Amino acid sequence: MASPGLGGEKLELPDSDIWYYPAFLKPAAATKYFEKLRRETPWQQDDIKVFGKTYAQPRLTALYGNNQKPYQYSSITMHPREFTPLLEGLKADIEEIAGISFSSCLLNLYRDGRDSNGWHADDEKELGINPVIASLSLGEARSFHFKHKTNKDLRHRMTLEHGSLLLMQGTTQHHWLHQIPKTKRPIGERINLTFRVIQ
Ligand SMILES: O=C(O)CCC(=O)C(=O)O
Ligand SMILES: [Fe+2]
Repeated sequence: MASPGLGGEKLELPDSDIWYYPAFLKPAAATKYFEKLRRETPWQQDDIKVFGKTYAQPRLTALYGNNQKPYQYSSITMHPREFTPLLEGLKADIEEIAGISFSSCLLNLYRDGRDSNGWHADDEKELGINPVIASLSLGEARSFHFKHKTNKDLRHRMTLEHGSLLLMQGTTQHHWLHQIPKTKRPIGERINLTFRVIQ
């Protein structure tokens, strides 16, 4: 489990265990990773079904894993590709902070402010109970919102900076939803990597 080393800040939200490392990567390294991942990832856009209607998911994605296990969420089934050396390297560095080994990495590409990620918890059964999710942000800074599932007064907003790492663990996914909202501001691209254990 994460400790306060390496400039991490614990978010003071009840029913959660969330840590933010604003400068996990130096800006120049973060930019290098962004450019390489932007260029070399086989980005795909899946359709999602919401209340019987089909929409194009408002972002592009890719899944990597060290097993063949598919990952299912929002009516989408994704099959993993083999980790690249770049992703293996990032995974190893993030595992040092998280204190666990990840099996998988889901990448998201938000092309502009119209791309988003709606309210959800990462609570699919293949993630197990109390999943550890490590989320690396590259490129444009985006707003990230939390809301408690049952206590409507509990909300939190933060900005996920270029090169930052957000670690969600413990009971966080059980009690909280999160989202990347759309924005009307003209903004650039953002890549997000979420390292997970898919069982
Ligand atoms: O883009 C982000 O920071 C969040 C991604 C996310 O919540 C997810 O992929 O489950
Ligand atoms: Fe998520």
